[in-house]
Amino acid sequence: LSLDTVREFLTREEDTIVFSLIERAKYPLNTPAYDPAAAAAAAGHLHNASFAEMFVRESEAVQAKAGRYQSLQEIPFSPFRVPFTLAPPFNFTRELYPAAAFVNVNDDIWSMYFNQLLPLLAKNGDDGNYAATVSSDLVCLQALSRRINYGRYVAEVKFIGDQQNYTTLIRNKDKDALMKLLTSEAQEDVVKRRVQKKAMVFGQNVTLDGPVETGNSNSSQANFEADPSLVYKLYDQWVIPLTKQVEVEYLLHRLD
Ligand SMILES: C=C(O[C@@H]1C=C(C(=O)O)C=C[C@H]1O)C(=O)O
Repeated sequence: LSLDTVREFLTREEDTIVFSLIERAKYPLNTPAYDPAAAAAAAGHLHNASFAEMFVRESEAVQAKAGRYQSLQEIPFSPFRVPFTLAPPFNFTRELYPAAAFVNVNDDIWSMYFNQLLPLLAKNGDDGNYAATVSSDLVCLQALSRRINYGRYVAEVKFIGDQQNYTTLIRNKDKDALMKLLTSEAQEDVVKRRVQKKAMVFGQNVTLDGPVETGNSNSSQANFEADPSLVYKLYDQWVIPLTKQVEVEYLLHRLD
């Protein structure tokens, strides 16, 4: 692991995130899928989970059984880990410090996604395609979770690269100074502008006539599948701050 390789991983995850948002934006909001009362009406008895929650829980149970969470890069939203796997065994390299590897912000990602991002991403409406809709929600959640919780790997690399300074701040439990030391504003700016551009490039209408549109021709007329300024905002307000929160929390446990 080096800073270059972890940044390459984050860059590749951007593609996955932007595509997953484009897929979710195909469907309208479909609010009954997120309403526990609607799930209760469907089941004919009381339910405190929405259809989306039940779908995620059941899907993750299958994926846990299939070994998805044997890789520390993947963290489920449901608080369980199925102890056995149907998949062929594989010895994953353990790059993370074991006492800090558990750190994750999936609860924050969950509420950010459903309460803040989704209402801005999907258009109002209900077309009844609930299973396809929440299935695309799960893909978005998994991509965001993998990216944001990868902050553990970023923090490990930064710690190894500057052990003396990090050790002092960790011993003092100085969160603010840790945050400052691990922050690169120049890098954040590159990331935000790149994801905005990816939303333009991946989300354009491709036709056979004329040249390939670059997206910057007349953006007021452009009709992208996921709003590039929303993707910028997603990274600026949520993805990057949460990644840094993961980095700080990982570091606080790096000497346990
Ligand atoms: C992930 C890193 O750490 C911080 C978080 C960033 C991000 O989430 O994209 C970018 C720069 C840093 O402020 C990094 O340095 O690459």
